[in-house]
Amino acid sequence: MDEIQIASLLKSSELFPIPQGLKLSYGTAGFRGDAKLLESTVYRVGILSALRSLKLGSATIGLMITASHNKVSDNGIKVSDPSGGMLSQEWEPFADQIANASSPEELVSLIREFVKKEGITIGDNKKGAEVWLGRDTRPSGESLLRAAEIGVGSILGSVAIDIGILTTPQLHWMVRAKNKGLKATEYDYFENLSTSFRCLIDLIPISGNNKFEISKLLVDGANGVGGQKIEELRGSLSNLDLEIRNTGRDGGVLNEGVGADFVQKEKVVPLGFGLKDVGMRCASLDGDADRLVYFYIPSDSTSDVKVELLDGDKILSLFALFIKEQLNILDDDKEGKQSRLGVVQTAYANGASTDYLKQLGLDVVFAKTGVKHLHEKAAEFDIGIYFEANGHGTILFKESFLSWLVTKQKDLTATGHGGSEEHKAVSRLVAVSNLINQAVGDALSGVLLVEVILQHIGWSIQKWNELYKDLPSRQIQVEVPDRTAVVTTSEETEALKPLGIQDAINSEIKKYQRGRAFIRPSGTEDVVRVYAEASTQEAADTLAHSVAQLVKSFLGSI
Ligand SMILES: CC(=O)N[C@H]1[C@@H](OP(=O)(O)O)O[C@H](CO)[C@@H](O)[C@@H]1O
Ligand SMILES: [Mg+2]
Repeated sequence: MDEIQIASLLKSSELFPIPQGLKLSYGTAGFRGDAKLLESTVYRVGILSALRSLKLGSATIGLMITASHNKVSDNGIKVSDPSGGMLSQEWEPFADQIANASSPEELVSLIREFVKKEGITIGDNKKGAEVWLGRDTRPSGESLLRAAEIGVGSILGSVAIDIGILTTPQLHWMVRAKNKGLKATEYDYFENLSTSFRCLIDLIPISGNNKFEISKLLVDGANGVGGQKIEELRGSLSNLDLEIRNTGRDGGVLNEGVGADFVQKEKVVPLGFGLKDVGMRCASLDGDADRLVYFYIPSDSTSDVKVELLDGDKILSLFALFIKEQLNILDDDKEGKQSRLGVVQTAYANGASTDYLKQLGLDVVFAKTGVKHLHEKAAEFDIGIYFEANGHGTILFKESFLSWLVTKQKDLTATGHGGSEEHKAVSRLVAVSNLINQAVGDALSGVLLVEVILQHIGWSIQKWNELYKDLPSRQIQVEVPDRTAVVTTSEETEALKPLGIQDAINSEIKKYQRGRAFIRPSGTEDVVRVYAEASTQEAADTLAHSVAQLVKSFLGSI
């Protein structure tokens, strides 16, 4: 790093002093916190992203300013790698270090050291770094975006491009497309969704299920960016009747009593929904539209709040069923290739969903909480489907498998088998790979895939819900003085520390039929999370509370 570069960093970092006492960690999904405290963090992540771009031959990097399902006064920042996936975990320690550097001098010295270690060259007249910046609808987004721009700009020769208000998955999709040399505007994103959706609709079998009447889908937009974007998309879709509520334009507050996180955790209807909607198919997005859950109000409902929830596990099961059906058609072809379909869940997956998926004959593997972990494991399969119970997930197609599908599709057409069942199955799989976001979980593409599959098999939401019955579960969180005192095994199902707590948890679990419980420190909030499952709701609740009690007695409570 030369003198001019150092001077540039020192000068810009003086604009963003770090708030006293601020201690941040990149965590499960980037930095998050009170928006008022985040300018220095976002500025520094701007620097990191420019360096990341340089390290990868000036590939485009994405920065998303969002705090997802958290309250509107919070904000956060996450980095998209050129593949559209999350920032490589190898760079997370550097992100932590620079976010917490206490002075401009310390910051510059950390950067110097890192640039040297990584062999990054700055400003040698070749193409500089390129960073695309997106943000959600939070009012703090605009000033944080400026901080990011200054951060990027302080690495000589770098450009930051503001691509506007977007959902998180849109940004990841656009970054991926850009680096693959494909058309990468927001318009292209919408066009891609509507074309592949249309293609899947056209491939719905004519006989049998075509009596299916398209019923209206009610969408809860969490008063955020997702509601607005799905409104934009609606115009280009046929065969879908959408009513969008909580778009944020009618005075509602982002994520307050609305959105996928609220509905999934509380199992109650979001604001704007009620008894008038009994039996209707409803979907809820989160604040940055990377999560999706479905729900309906049961017809025998006596209260106007309780919902039947169809969470990420149930969406995963529906997707798995559909994909498997298409693969079975191909596998009937003796020359067909034996494809590897796998599903990835976390410890939060409902036990009944895991039983169901295994009984379908699927390879079920477990990953740590956080989509970066699930994504990695799903990428090992020809087709890997991953979902967190909270509704974040997608379907990944291995490049080599996709090329095999595309070649097969062409061969079948060329040999006069264009109208065969096999050709249709291959075409459906190719269309799914285009529809469903290959970069990250995406509520918009998820809604479209759920809707077309339901039309394809002629199912109502109630019928879909009957795939299996969720075991009653309860999730709670405990505030403790130091959540890092909890250390778990790699699958997060057992606590290694504090010593003795796991034995105590095990003896609680033993008291319940189908009991299962675990604790882990949250990677996004200052809490320890408790999850419990058992054969009745009352039992799941009691188990969760007694485990929470153990957490308090081992760690102390606030
Ligand atoms: C139990 C739960 O839902 N945890 C969420 C939550 O992580 P925690 O590390 O549990 O705070 O936020 C993550 C980012 O959105 C998401 O990936 C994850 O699933
Ligand atoms: Mg989100």
